[in-house]
Amino acid sequence: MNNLPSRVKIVDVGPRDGLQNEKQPVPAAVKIELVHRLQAAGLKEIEVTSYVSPKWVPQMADNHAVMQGVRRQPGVRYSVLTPNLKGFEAALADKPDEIVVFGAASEAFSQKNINCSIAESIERFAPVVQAAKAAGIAVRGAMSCTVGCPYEGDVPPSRVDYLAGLMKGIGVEHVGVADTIGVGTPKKVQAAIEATLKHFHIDQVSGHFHDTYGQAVANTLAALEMGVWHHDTSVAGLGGCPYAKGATGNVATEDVVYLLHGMGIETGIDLDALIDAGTYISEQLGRPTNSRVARALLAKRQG
Ligand SMILES: CC(C)(COP(=O)([O-])OP(=O)([O-])OC[C@H]1O[C@@H](n2cnc3c(N)ncnc32)[C@H](O)[C@@H]1OP(=O)([O-])[O-])[C@@H](O)C(=O)NCCC(=O)NCCSC(=O)C[C@@](C)(O)CC(=O)[O-]
Repeated sequence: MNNLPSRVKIVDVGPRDGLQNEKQPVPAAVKIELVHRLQAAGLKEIEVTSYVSPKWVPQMADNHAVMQGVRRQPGVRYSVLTPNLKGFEAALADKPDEIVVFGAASEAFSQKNINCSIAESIERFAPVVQAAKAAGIAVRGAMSCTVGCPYEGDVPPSRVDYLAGLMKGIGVEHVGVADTIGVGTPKKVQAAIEATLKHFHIDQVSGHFHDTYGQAVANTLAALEMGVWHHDTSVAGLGGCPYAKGATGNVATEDVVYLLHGMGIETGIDLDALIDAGTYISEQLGRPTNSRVARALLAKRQG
């Protein structure tokens, strides 16, 4: 484990990735409170919402209310998803610190998720990236289905190489390697990261692992071993993508923080406060947390 980083930056994607697929409406006030609790727990990067079609993803239709309602803390970066210029222009009014364009390594997922081919998606993202840079807003690219696709099955690293190259070509500054449906295992995830590293420096790459097959903590460790020190995680393990049926949430932030602190790696996050944030949103959704660490530590608290 020679390459293990000494600190890790976590982006909690719970308010966006975590809640986008909830069938029951989650009030904007609850999303705002979740963001407040995450920042109080020490999260310095929070993915708040997305500016996508409300017909496609109704749960994110309150993007403006949520962004306007957040009491911003200095030193915290608030990011939002923008698939096209229309989304970017709407987001601009709410002053995000970072925008995320999101493509896929599989053609079928690109079509289902954003209604266009990979090549067309890059054409749509290019002016968004340019406009964001002109406005002084950071740009991240999310790469879905880098190991497996719900429609095409296994996705080879060559597809990741192709997408990462396209992202780099339009000026994306940082990319997330996403296992959207949580089928990856450490070697496959490492191969996807390896393909990404042909185009991006290790400091510009994040891991984004869903936990459908219970592999997400192992995959996080596999990425850490390669030196990846940015990780997207979701409080209480919330989440799932509307266009990836059956896929469960991201790896729980609590589980990754426990892993990291246990290995002496700094995160700046207070695990107890984070567990309280996870308990809050789980209670609001009326179901138990998906975080194994939160469940264990809550049971311990209750004696
Ligand atoms: C991308 C589009 C908009 C293309 O959708 P489209 O239908 O191809 O777009 P269009 O340009 O033809 O417009 C159709 C309608 O959508 C409207 N529209 C067009 N753009 C916007 C916008 N930005 N915001 C609001 N409205 C918009 C537009 O105004 C029009 O409205 P109408 O005239 O019918 O009333 C659509 O496919 C969409 O919204 N998809 C949702 C994608 C999504 O949010 N997926 C989940 C997030 S990705 C994810 O979770 C994966 C990730 C990132 O976490 C990593 C991982 O784990 O893999």
